[in-house]
Amino acid sequence: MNANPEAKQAEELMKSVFQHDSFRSELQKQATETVLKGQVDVFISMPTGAGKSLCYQLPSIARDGVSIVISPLIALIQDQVEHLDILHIPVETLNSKLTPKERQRVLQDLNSSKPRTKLLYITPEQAATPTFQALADTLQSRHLLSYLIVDEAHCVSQWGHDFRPDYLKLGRLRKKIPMVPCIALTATATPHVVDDIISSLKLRHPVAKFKSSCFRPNLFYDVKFMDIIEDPYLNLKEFALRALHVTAGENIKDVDWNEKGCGIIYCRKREACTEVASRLVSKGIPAKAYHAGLGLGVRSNVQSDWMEGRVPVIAATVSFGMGVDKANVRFVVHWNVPKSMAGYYQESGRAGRDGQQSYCRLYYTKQERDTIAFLIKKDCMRGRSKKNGKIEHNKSSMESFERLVKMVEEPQCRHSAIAKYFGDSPPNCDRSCDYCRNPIAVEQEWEQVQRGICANSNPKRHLGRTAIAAADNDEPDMELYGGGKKGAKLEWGTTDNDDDEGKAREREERELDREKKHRHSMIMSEFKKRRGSKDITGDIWEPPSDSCPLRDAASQRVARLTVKTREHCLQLLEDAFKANFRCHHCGDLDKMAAIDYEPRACAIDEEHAAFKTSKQSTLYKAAVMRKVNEIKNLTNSHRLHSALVPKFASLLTPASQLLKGNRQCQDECQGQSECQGQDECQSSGETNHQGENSGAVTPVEDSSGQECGRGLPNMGVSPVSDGVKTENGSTVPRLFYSSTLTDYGADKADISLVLLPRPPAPKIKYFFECDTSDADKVKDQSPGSDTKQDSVITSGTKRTFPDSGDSQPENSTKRRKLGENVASQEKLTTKAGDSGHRSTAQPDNSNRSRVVNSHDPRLNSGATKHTDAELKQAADFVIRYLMPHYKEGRFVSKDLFKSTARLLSHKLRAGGFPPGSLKQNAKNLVKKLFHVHKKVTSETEVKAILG
Ligand SMILES: Nc1ncnc2c1ncn2[C@@H]1O[C@H](COP(=O)(O)OP(=O)(O)OP(=O)(O)O)[C@@H](O)[C@H]1O
Ligand SMILES: [Zn+2]
Repeated sequence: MNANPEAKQAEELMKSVFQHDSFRSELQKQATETVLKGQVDVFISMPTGAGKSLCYQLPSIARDGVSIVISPLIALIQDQVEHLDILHIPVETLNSKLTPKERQRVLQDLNSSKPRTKLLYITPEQAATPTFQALADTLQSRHLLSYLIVDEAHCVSQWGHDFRPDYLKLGRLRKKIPMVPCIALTATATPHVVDDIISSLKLRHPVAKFKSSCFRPNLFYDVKFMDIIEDPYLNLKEFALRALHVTAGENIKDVDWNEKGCGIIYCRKREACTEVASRLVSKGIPAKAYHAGLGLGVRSNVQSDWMEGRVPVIAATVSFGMGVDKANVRFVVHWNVPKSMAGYYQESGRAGRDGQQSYCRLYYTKQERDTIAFLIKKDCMRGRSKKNGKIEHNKSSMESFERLVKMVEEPQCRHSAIAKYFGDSPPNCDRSCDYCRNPIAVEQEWEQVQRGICANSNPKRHLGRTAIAAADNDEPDMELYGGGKKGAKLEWGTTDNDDDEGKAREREERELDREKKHRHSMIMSEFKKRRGSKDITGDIWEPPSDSCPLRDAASQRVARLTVKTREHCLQLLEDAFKANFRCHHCGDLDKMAAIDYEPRACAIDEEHAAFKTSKQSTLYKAAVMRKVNEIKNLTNSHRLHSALVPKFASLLTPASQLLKGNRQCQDECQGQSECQGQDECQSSGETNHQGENSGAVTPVEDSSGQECGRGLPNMGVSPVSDGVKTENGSTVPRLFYSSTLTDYGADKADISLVLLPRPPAPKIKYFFECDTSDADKVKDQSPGSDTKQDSVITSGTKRTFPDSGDSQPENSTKRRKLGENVASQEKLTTKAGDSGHRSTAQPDNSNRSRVVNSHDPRLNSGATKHTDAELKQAADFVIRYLMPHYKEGRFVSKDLFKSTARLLSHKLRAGGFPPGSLKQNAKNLVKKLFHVHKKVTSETEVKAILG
């Protein structure tokens, strides 16, 4: 009666063995039945999560004999084996990770007259071994081979994004067993890839093709431009919460993540994984990093935390996710630009496997685009030197990346762009992407980015698509079969996925280094050619724009040095400072009002210092490069640059607290011969032995409360314990001090002091020094008061400390004296050399003079009172709205920015504004200021506006 026995059998097995109620789609049903019939070779292309595995697993258990399944990664194979084990389906694998005993057991079964094994998973490398070839022969001769199944079949094509040279060898295997039905499966196949699969695997015609549209209507795609987002981490956090349906009223700690779902954030580099995860954690979202550098144990813990819903967000390199079958991934973020459209589709497709609404966001920057373009180009160039190669794979990498770039840079429906890439007709997106939802907004954002690019950068530095095109025209002679994108260096099938990723990453790092060197040598040769009239970029000196952030921007005192070059150098410094800054404070950066401002401010200072002290352009560049390298070295050795230290002064716990909690530290300090300043500082009461450029000079006390002046930085103490208990019971973070002042670069006055992580800090106090009247007001309250707080000011930075326990009046006096000294410097207008105690007088660093005084009377509890909650709140808003203007260079100096922030905040606190929120009033006030002035050049201007 049943016209289609395969259909019946398939349905029964689907229910009884696989425990599904029905086929997921008509396509899945038909494909499964066709495979089950076993009359033709089959090609199946369905999106991730569509249920491709069932199409071959079910027929494999239905037929007598063994099916050989080729899968690219051992990790993937293990997932499948585990899954089938649970379903009690006899499955085995042969790979390099098996013990000889296990291997023997598997082979024994397969060589038996009636093997128990139904599915045998192997890697393509394994398929090429003599052992396997012999096994295939014997199974074939005994008619025990059911199917040859090639999973992730796009790996066979050099047009695929994951080309695997060893997949090509499968053609030979196929030739050996021509009558065994071959099933090829993939989630991502362009028409070109489909052709390659069919021909390389020698599929018999007519091939039965089952290809569903790559359109996933439950995925909402959008693109965000990192450069125009004020706080990308905040943006990420908000996106994640929305995607996970966490409402404002919900306490994140109580959320059941198994119910809400989870998310993946893909990052290109390991550091980014760590940073993203810690940023999210600092914003209250449980997140963990996952990458090859973590070690197997950690990785597997992270993965199971995520899989089991203990941690909803994982920030991972692309090695994560292949074969991870989690249904309720509510979002996938690409924090960095993906390398190909195909990869992007595959990775983002890990969202919403359960068919529920999910979100895919791509954060895009032109800088990342250029880096990826460079890496792809390099891949091509490397292939050039190899013989017998073909260029298709590289062309495909370029094309795939170009298509991705095009999708973003020529705003269009994201789903359509993907569909077009895979040769599908445009789907009915129905507002399932940002473009279809609001095309005007998307176009405007892109225009905004473009304007930014045009205004701020030298087009010559943009490798982007130009770079790709150049490589394309060059037609490099690539070796693909022996060493395509991943094939040459990575032993696929013998390593696990993460190792591959790790190696690939190292290669990328090396490439980036080479890129930098290459750029540098190009710049230098250009410079040589143009010496005389033009600068390194080949441009004639042009006056600075209004928004130029450089100090003395219009000065032409250094011959052949242009504004553009200076801006470029400033950028290099800023990037280096940012990396240094982030390296230590990634967890809590967002809490700092100074987040964006400080690295830039330091960069402006350093650039200007180089400018002022150099007579020639080459010397200037050398000075900048020295500084950049110095900062990078510090970053690499996990130390914070001294220029940034004062920015965190409010976070520093008095050394006394640390010393109390750390005997080792005390001992070393006391026994430290280099602590020459100890006696001197005790008698003079001054701590700033380092001079103006010393960066932070923290008053250091030994256990008896005596100041040790510069002693601590010289203590030679390396990382001390991971947290020291303070008197109030809280844990003070780890502290690093550089052993000598000179151990990390040319600037002898640097002191590196790093604190990780930080105790909660009042963020806005950086910008507040009390004016004299305030100081007077509080003076009466502070000295001798039995307050449990010491306050420290650091050149415009005020902070409160737990009591150091110092009760010696002599020391208090000394410190007060120092406080007066500080007070005179607090104006921040002091010129280098003004202060007698400065040992060096390098120009123009006066505003970075860092003097820390724990007993400045102005800074005691009264002062703290002065910076009351209301003022702090006002200041928070002021800084928020002022910061973008500062970043655009609309203040002539950092000091003016600070004083403006202070004035505005006091004004706000004083009230007298039309009804409205504090936030709105702050916004209006800032607006008003810049409505009148394009650039703020003096405090008087600000006061005039404030009335
Ligand atoms: N008919 C079905 N009904 C319910 N669930 C199904 C059905 N078919 C497959 N699934 C489930 O869907 C999930 C995805 O299936 P599968 O792993 O086969 O997808 P895939 O297409 O191979 O994805 P990928 O390309 O990521 O490997 C699995 O958890 C599987 O158990
Ligand atoms: Zn759309």
